[in-house]
Amino acid sequence: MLSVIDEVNAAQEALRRRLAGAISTPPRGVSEDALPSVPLIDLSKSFSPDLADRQVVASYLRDACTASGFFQISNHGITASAIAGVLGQAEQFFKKLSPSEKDALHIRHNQLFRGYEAGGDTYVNPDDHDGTSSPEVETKECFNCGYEPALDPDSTSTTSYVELDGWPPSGPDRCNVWPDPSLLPHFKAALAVYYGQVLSLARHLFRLFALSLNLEETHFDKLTTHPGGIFRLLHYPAQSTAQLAGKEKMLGLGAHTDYECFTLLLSTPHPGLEILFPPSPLTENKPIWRPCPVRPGTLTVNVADFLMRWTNGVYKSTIHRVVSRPVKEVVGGQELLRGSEARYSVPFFFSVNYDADIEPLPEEAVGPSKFRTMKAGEYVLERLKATA
Ligand SMILES: O=C(O)CCC(=O)C(=O)O
Ligand SMILES: [Fe+2]
Repeated sequence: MLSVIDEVNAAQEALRRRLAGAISTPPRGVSEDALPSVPLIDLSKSFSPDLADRQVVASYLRDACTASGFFQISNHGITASAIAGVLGQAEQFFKKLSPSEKDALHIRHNQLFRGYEAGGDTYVNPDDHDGTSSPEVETKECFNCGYEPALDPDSTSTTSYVELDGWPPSGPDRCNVWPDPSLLPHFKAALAVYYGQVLSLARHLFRLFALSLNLEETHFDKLTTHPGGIFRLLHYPAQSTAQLAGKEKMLGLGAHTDYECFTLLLSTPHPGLEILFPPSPLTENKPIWRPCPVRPGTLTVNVADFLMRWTNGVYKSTIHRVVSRPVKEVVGGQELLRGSEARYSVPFFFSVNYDADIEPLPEEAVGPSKFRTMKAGEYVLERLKATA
């Protein structure tokens, strides 16, 4: 039986194996359109009172999850004002706070990775910082917060939530931290509005996941009463052509898979996210990096490692990264290279209750399962520790 630490090492080994030989441009003669991409799923009918309608949407979700595990959703119910609010406050946070104001919120003051991280403080792919060579620093800076019952509009209990390590959130170094309201008076309220909406959407999606696995629609409900929900604001600063020159990887955020059940990602309409599609004859049997489409108004959803393990590998947790590339511009018939623009994104990493013993899914859903009963919190905590 693998321990959680063994699982973490195995995940890193799998990442290396899956990245080996990856290409970033299609082989000569292969058109971009022939390559796989990220499907768009209209969620409207998933809110229908008619089960047959909801099952149709669940079948699209199953197709996407058994392929790359990435899809985008429209008509998801998150309001335009919640989206504008959180993206606006993200920009304010990174632009307005001074380095010392950010540092006062640094994650080193917190046991559970809550607060601010500058580029280079953590490496999402530990191999990007193996200590042997001077690493290319991840340019991202971020602000992390986590679930708290006060952020959950559907919370039924204020006492049952426990943290990644199985203990209740008590003490300032185990709770969310917030910037001084005199600096950013609307920050916490804007995050709370978006958090509440994205949490409801995640629970709704979990019901579709259940249907898509031929389980009772409510199968996961009891496991998401006080769920893990880590929420990040990310800023990838604009990079000039001079800053990008000579960098091989142009790392915004290194190649990685997410750890929890699934991620709901909101971002500004700036490119940067790339997805590693598996090898195929079209790509000469090499994995290939493809840009995630920019579809304003949509959210991007991806299956993460815990759900992949739980579904016995039927649903795929796919490697992705963020790169800042120079932008090509044609001026007067001449191709010029400009630097990249700033990108802001807001991933929400959704998990089942961290304290629940998660048992294998029924064989009818995922076949004879290799999954061993474990707590999601233990698994995610070890994965996070490996990045610091
Ligand atoms: O910023 C993005 O677009 C992706 C972020 C991401 O993959 C992550 O935080 O895990
Ligand atoms: Fe990610």
